[in-house]
Amino acid sequence: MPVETSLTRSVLYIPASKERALEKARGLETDAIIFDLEDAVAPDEKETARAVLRKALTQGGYGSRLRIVRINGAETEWGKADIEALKTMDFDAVLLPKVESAADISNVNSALPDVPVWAMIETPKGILHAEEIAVHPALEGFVMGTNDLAKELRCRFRADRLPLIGALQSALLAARAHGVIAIDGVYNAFKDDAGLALECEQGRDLGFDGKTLIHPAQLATANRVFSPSAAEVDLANRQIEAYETAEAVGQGVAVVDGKIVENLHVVTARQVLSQAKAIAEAQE
Ligand SMILES: CC(C)(COP(=O)(O)OP(=O)(O)OC[C@H]1O[C@@H](n2cnc3c(N)ncnc32)[C@H](O)[C@@H]1OP(=O)(O)O)[C@@H](O)C(=O)NCCC(=O)NCCSC(=O)C[C@H](O)C(=O)O
Ligand SMILES: [Mg+2]
Repeated sequence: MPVETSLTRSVLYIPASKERALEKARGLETDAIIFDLEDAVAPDEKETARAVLRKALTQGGYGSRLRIVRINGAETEWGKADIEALKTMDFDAVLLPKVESAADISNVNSALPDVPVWAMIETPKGILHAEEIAVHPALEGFVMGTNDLAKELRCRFRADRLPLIGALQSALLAARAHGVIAIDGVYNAFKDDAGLALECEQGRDLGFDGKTLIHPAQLATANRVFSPSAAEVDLANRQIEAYETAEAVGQGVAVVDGKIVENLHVVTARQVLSQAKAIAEAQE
């Protein structure tokens, strides 16, 4: 489902059972929230978490932040009850864990027909079937589950994420081919700002639209890294101006800072300006 990119630089997980965190999120600078009913909620708390989440969503106060609810998988004892509960809650999208096929999306879509579906891509089959998942008409976003993926691949955690790069790129290819938002996985060491910054930079270099986060202390870094910098905005303006000047005299190519600028670079430059504008408007 091609979408207008709303801001998704920072996507904060909040365990749906934690009332204090749900309250705190109303004042946090996060672009989107994943209200989690899955891994962050203990089995004994699943029912309470649904009730606590319902109360928080009814009270509202989350402003323009995208409200995504992650449910338990259909194969678990909680999946069905989660979907039933969501039928009467106010939120923006449902996030399904461990998606491995388009049929997984169809099942949720038939139960919640008007709700955009997001997919956790976090298993080898999810990666291998990323395109058939991305092409589903109800599918709006991918969230990389790098912890589950590392577990399934039996790979080791490395600062450069070398063992995961192929999988991350496969998912991104599918997302970009079908106009789907793509959000990078979490950085577990939530007190390590320098490590988080490096991983955010890598995610942005790869092409992700933002990063999933587990703690409020991670928000500023993700928002900074996934925003166009002042230098990028300046370059975009100069590229557009140079290209338009060249075009006016019948040239198809301009040169800025010793590098060619063609029509395709202007498309990217306009995207940079449009994201910078959306960020400025969100801060007003
Ligand atoms: C990691 C935590 C357990 C740490 O919690 P805690 O020790 O309570 O942190 P602090 O004392 O530093 O908290 C300070 C204040 O911030 C609030 N807080 C903490 N976390 C959040 C949050 N995520 N959202 C909103 N607010 C939050 C606390 O309430 C404190 O507030 P105050 O009282 O005003 O001082 C904890 O951060 C946490 O539970 N994080 C979320 C963990 C989670 O959601 N995990 C599941 C998602 S990751 C995943 O599943 C990935 C994927 O599937 C994969 O496979 O990779
Ligand atoms: Mg997971």
